[in-house]
Amino acid sequence: MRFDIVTLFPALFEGYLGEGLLNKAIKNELVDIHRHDLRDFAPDSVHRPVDDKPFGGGPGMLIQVEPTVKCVEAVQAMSPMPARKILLTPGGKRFDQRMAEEFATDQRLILLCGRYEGFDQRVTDIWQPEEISIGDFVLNGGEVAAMVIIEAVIRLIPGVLGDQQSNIDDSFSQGNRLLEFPQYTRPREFRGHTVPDVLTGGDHGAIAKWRAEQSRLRTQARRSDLLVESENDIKNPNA
Ligand SMILES: Nc1c(O)cccc1[N+](=O)[O-]
Repeated sequence: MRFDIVTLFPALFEGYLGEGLLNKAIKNELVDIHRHDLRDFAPDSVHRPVDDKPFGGGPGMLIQVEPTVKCVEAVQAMSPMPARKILLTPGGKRFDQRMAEEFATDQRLILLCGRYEGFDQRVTDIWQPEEISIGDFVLNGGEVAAMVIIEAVIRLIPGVLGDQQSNIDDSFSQGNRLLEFPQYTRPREFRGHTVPDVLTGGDHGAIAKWRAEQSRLRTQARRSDLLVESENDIKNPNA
């Protein structure tokens, strides 16, 4: 799977690309990541500005339409692979595991990261990306959001996770819309806190039952909205 990241700060991805799961996936040629500096498409190649004041006044600066559209069109043309076009923005549709599962079926994602007050509206009018948000909070730009999407998606690519089963058991993973149950490992007792007996009794049926109940209780306490979603999924599996 190919990812093209369009950003004003390509260096922000250095550490992220060089470590852990993503780095292993790149080395195993399961994932191919390309970074593109929006400033390379600035009209003025000396100072390379790509932002300007908003018409009609208002705070901050906007990223201009010309360098942006020229950049994303050039990136798109770098490969014949069909690409899903994504703009990371606080005003976008909320990213979730279902989206991650959908994106993981694509050959290529182009991720356009905003900065300042965002982009000239004509970027979306012309390039027509899907506008995606990772949450209702203010970031300095879309780069962290791009990392979140890349991380959630690459975990779903066959061969990236050593143990695909852990993907299935995770909270929110396909078919599992509930929060994960509490997990324990050695020692059995620490400062008076002991591992629930059911987990060390060897009765797999009882363990599965306990875990399902713990997931339901945890979801009810923290994310009752997911319980509603899960019940709807059961009632309308093809929805
Ligand atoms: N929330 C936010 C932002 O403040 C700036 C760029 C992108 C996002 N987002 O994807 O959620």
